[in-house]
Amino acid sequence: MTPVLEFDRVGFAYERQPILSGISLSICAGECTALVGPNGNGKSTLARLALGLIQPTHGVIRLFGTQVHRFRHWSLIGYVPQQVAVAAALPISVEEVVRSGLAGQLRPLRRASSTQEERIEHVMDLMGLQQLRRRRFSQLSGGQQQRALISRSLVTTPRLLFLDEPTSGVDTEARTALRDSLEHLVSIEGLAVVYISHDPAGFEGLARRVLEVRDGHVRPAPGPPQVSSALGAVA
Ligand SMILES: Nc1ncnc2c1ncn2[C@@H]1O[C@H](COP(=O)(O)OP(=O)(O)OP(=O)(O)O)[C@@H](O)[C@H]1O
Repeated sequence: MTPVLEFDRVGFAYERQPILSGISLSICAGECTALVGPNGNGKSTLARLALGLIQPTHGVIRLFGTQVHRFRHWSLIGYVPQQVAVAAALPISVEEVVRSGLAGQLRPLRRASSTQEERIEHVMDLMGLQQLRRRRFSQLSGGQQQRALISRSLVTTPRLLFLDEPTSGVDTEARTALRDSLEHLVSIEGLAVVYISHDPAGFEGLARRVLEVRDGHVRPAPGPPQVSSALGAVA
């Protein structure tokens, strides 16, 4: 099966500052991979490279077998960055935030299709947002906002989802609920998740692999036994 995402000997530098070098990894459908590592070692950079937001200085990145600079099916990729600027002062409801995930797919003045409406309802059920759908986004707690933003990224039914610190400011109960929802998406819908976090409790039992980004390299994180097949798979 073609990997959802491949890095083949990828290097990256900001200006002349090397950040990543010789990164080879492969991510498949239906698995969650956690990326851990100290601040400033390149975890978010790795995500931005995979999303084509920045270009590698060396190597090749492929999404669904297509080099990232030629890839066009961006609705297959979800991304919830670490800090999301949603105009907090606007009177925008939770439901509107979630629906805005379809913005790239709807033509002007077109309504969502019945399939898209079903997807919106499914995602809001899964993420426990039905009770909150008419609430103003700005009035939600940090954890509730995070669920709305993740839901927004899920309405296009992506096959690969990047989550950057999804549990920052989230309590234990909400973290467990998020993990259960992601578990469903990974095991039932076959979603591939790249989960960037400093909070192992958020991905415990969910991530099949924990990779550490440190000193420009990606290696299996020290700790419990790893399934390390993602690394070097395309080298
Ligand atoms: N736009 C930029 N221009 C120059 N350097 C940058 C830029 N963005 C990030 N960096 C630098 O690249 C390095 C990697 O940053 P990155 O955000 O990928 O780290 P991270 O591992 O995700 O960190 P954290 O755990 O703090 O989120 C850091 O040294 C950072 O200062």
